[in-house]
Amino acid sequence: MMSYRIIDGKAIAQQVRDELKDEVARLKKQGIVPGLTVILVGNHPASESYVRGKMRASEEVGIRSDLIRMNEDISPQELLAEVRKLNDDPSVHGILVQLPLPRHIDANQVIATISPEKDVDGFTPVNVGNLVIGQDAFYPCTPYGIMELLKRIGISVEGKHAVVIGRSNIVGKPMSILLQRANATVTMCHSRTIDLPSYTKQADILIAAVGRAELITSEYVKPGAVVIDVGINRREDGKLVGDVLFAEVAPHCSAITPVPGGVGPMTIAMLLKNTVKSAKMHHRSASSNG
Ligand SMILES: Nc1nc2c(c(=O)[nH]1)N[C@@H](CN(C=O)c1ccc(C(=O)N[C@@H](CCC(=O)O)C(=O)O)cc1)CN2
Repeated sequence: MMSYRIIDGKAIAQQVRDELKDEVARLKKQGIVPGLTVILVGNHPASESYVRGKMRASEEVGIRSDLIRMNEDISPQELLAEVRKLNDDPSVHGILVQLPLPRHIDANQVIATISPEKDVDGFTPVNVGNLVIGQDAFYPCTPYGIMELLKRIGISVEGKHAVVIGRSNIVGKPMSILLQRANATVTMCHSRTIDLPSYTKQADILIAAVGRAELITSEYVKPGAVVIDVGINRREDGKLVGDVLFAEVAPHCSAITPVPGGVGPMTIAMLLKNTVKSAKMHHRSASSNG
């Protein structure tokens, strides 16, 4: 049994939002009002709740936010037309299409249609490419939030062995690149990895983005590791849990994120940070063009 730190993502996200609130107030004095537009297709309850969180947080920091709701059976062409319209609207600095989309819509095509300069989710091929080659980019909000959490509690990843479980475009892949850019040695594991614990037990920093409730038990964790739980799973008894069996794993760690209240709130805080960054970039390029 070690003494461990529970990483309070809720409190750190609040710090980030407080800083952004001050920054937005300064921008407004210069006549810049950051604007975010969220497109929600259908009415999936979890997506509804995440989008509500995004709108509420935007309002709190002073970002103008608009929600465009579309029916579940909308055609891909109608959705693409809406995205193009927002690309051309100078009052919109951030465009976000809430995922997942209904199966008849090709999410990659929709994402690729978002202007990279307004892609505050960091999902477009241009932003992903810039992330990989080490250029400035909008970073995907969940991995960006994890890097910010680690930084703000003083955990350096440099030289450490980070193991990422999960290879999604939203979390696993960009996470591995951000860690590598911060000089960690990174191992990526996924659903086809044979003998997962043999890898995870080597991790100084373990990022669990598997999507399976409480899969990660103490057998997967090296004593003293930092464990970041990205999972959000609803158990049969209705309880919200992560990918990590918290009560068992926590005493083996030096630090661990809880679910809820760990990574999730940071995802939304970093979306706001990206939106403010975009507003500043648009203002700068508008000023230099005339
Ligand atoms: N366009 C996008 N779609 C999706 C993203 C994304 O970054 N961009 N990520 C996820 C969902 N997501 C944001 O959209 C998200 C998930 C969870 C949370 C959060 O704050 N979770 C809370 C618990 C919430 C609950 O009670 O259900 C927590 O962990 O404390 C925020 C955002 C998929 N889609």
